Amino acid sequence: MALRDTVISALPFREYDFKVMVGYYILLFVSIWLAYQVVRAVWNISPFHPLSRIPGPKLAAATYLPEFYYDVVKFGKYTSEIKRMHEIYGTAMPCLPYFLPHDDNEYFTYIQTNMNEGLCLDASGFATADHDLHRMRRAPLAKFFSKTQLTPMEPRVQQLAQHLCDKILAQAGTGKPFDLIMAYSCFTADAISDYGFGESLGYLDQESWEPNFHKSLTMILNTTHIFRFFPFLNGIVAIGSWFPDYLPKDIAVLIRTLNTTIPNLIRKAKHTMEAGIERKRPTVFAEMFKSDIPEQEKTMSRLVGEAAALMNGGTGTVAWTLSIITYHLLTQPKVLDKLTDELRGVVSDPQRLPPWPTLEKLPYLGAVIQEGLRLSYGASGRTARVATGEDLVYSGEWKPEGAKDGVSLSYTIPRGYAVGMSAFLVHHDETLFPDSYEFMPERWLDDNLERRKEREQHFLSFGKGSRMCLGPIVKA
Ligand code: HEM
Repeated sequence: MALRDTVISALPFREYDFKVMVGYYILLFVSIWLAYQVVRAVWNISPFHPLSRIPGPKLAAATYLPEFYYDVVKFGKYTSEIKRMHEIYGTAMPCLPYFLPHDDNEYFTYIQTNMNEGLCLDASGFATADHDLHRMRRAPLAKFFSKTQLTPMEPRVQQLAQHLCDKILAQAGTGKPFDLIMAYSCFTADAISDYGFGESLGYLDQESWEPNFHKSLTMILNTTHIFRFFPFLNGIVAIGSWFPDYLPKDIAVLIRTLNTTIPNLIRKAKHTMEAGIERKRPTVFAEMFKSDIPEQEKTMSRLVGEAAALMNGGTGTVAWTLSIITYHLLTQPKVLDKLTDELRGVVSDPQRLPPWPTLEKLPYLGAVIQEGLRLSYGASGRTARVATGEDLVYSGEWKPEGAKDGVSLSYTIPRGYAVGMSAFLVHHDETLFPDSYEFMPERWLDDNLERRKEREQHFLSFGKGSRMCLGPIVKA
């Protein structure tokens, strides 16, 4: 009480005035903020706005309210709402925070190769917004996703796959149901940690399928809509990482993996490299230490960020795709039989899988994988890119529902405006993928069982351009 009186007596106004002043400043601040939002909203839909020529829903062009409502209140439904709006307004429309071309893939490729906006996971290349820094960070990692680098890893992947199958068969023998995505998550986390650090996390060796990354990743991904609107909450979550014992078990596993297990594996990779010990096959992080990237790019926090991006980006996505494929194969016996027949042509002993160069030549296997990837989307949200150096010209065609002829569209998007597109919207465009919700591997093959290249152009599960996923880039 005494301290409060001392502070108040030191102020140039009395206690009553103090409360009034605080209230006054809060009100003033809120009014200025509201006035600014109103002016901005009016500007966004005024005829002077650079995107005013493009037809679209006015509320979505003026404010973030629809995005907040559909993504935060209705939980991740804005992409579906955008799909509905595209049906009314056409293939392109201004919509805060992005201009959204719907399905013009050529446009997207161009945008992606020239843009410089990233996502989260702080210290990783994946999250690096600056175009040049991203390129510098991507280069040493990209090296590890060539065929030459990946081939020595193949026997280890086969060994882990066999371990996975044995464990699944044993589990099936007990008659107890289990969550398949957990099983796949153990496999992918073990394979990727082995490639990254030369050591598996040992999830497949556990008696059960848990713990693994899946539940904690899902919990974190479920909060992304909220964090986009309230980024300051990130700070509160960071504080939680000091007290993992008081957090839900799955989050605690992830935090311990990021704070303890991964840094220890990276340190070990560094020591092995410094001690001159040569491993049978190169590991990503030992090679990163050896590489000529600047020293500030080799700090522990940077490499932990990169490792987290690799583990998060590589484990959940592959496990999810494998689960989608398994579900469709088990619910469509004809597809499963066709695939089994094709595999029987090259597999004589299921305990000894043929090498990848043999498997990759199987057209139906390839088509099954591609269709599974299409229906698992990769990133189903709206990834944004910004052209900072030049204006962009969008040209497309749109056929309103019920109309006989299409309409040609041509719009200029000034530099600095974000452009977004979603794999979910493109993969469910019925003009590109008829019966788009059906699992039909045949759609990727022509009568000669050759890949239908024109359809592959609209395949977006790995993104496109300079920020596309590193996983599938398997050049020689
Ligand atoms: C089913 C498998 C996978 C899918 C569907 C997938 C999907 C994606 C998508 C959509 C992106 C963002 C692209 C963009 O912003 O345009 C991405 C980025 C990335 N992915 Fe994957 N991914 C998969 C597997 C993997 C694997 C196995 C790894 C590595 C072990 C990996 C490593 C990365 C990295 C490092 C990036 C960031 C690339 C950059 O910003 O330069 N991904 N992935």
